[in-house]
Amino acid sequence: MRIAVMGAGSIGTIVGAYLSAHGLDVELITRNQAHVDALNQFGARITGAIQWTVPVRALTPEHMLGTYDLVLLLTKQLQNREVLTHLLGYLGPHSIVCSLQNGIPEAEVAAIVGPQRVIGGSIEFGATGTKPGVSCLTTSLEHLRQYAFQIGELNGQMTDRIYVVASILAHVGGTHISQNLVGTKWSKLWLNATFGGLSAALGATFGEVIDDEVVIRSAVFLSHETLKVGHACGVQFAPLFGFDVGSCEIHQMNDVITYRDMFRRVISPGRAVKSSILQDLEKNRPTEIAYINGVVTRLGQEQGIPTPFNNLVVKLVRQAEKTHSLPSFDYLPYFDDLLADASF
Ligand SMILES: NC(=O)C1=CN([C@@H]2O[C@H](COP(=O)(O)OP(=O)(O)OC[C@H]3O[C@@H](n4cnc5c(N)ncnc54)[C@H](OP(=O)(O)O)[C@@H]3O)[C@@H](O)[C@H]2O)C=CC1
Ligand SMILES: CC(C)(CO)C(=O)C(=O)O
Repeated sequence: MRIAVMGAGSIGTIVGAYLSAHGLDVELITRNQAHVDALNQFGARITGAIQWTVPVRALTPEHMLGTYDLVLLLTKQLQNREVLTHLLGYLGPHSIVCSLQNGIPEAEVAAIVGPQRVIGGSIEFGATGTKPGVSCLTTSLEHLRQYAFQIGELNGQMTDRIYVVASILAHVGGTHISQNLVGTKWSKLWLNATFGGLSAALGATFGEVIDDEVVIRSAVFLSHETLKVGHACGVQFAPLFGFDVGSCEIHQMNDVITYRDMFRRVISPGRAVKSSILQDLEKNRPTEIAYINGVVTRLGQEQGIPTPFNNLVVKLVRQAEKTHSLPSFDYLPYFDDLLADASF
């Protein structure tokens, strides 16, 4: 089976390294020439939770040839139209495109490459590209082994191909098949909007987010808003890391303390994680904020559900994008002000 890791950046470098190390026929594709050169010359180097260098085959999109049986889509959603249109020339009738991006891109991916080719999934570990050829695994190895991916068919069926793709991704880490892909993608959206959003809006690691009392309480409200909007849209949130995300709506003030303590426990294996939105701000690039907290604010508006914490995250990240500045804990008072008036 010919496999393409389309978008070999922070996550794709690690995925490509594991698949290459297991002898699979895999190509790591990125437009980033310096990264391609370093990967081919020195191998894919993983740092952080594991120190490992693996010989890989890397190329830029212009050098793609033939058809791929499986494409792991790991570019950012911002580039989907361009990337998927290019990809069309390298897909056969039975090629599978597995969209592993954050947010809920599957409808757009299916519209371009054809719904019959698409399966979806979520990534449940973190990575930070540090320099060409190198990616830091920011989640513990133990977590990766247990919870790396959830994947599923758009219609939830247990097909032969979903087992095949799951067995391939299992070379990277724990891979679970979901029969509720919408719920799986929304549970990941919950993680991104809550902890990824705060990491981006305050320039912080997940460890810094859970350690601060104002920030962790803000996380409980961000979580509440995302769940309320999701539930109003008919979403049944799937378990994430074996944790029942969907039950964390706030119903009484005591719940804030209960969920604060619960979130600290659930998030602690990812203390070193820096959200991919923050990584893009640090690289002075546009972020996926519109596809993450932006989804919650947009659908919240449609459903008549106020989302002040998500609105603030979007505003701070947008401001950082526009002014080419990096957010910091200096923005904490904005969250403190919201907490003073927070309702549920
Ligand atoms: N990083 C993380 O911890 C996590 C990320 N995710 C999700 O996974 C996906 C990938 O994220 P991440 O690895 O952080 O992203 P990166 O930006 O690190 O990697 C994307 C790669 O795709 C390349 N690329 C961009 N445009 C094109 C193009 N047109 N053709 C070919 N290659 C292209 C980029 O090159 P260049 O460097 O030039 O931009 C880069 O090498 C995102 O949807 C993200 O939300 C999910 C879980 C965790
Ligand atoms: C690291 C993680 C898992 C959570 O925010 C992520 O998905 C991201 O930052 O893109």
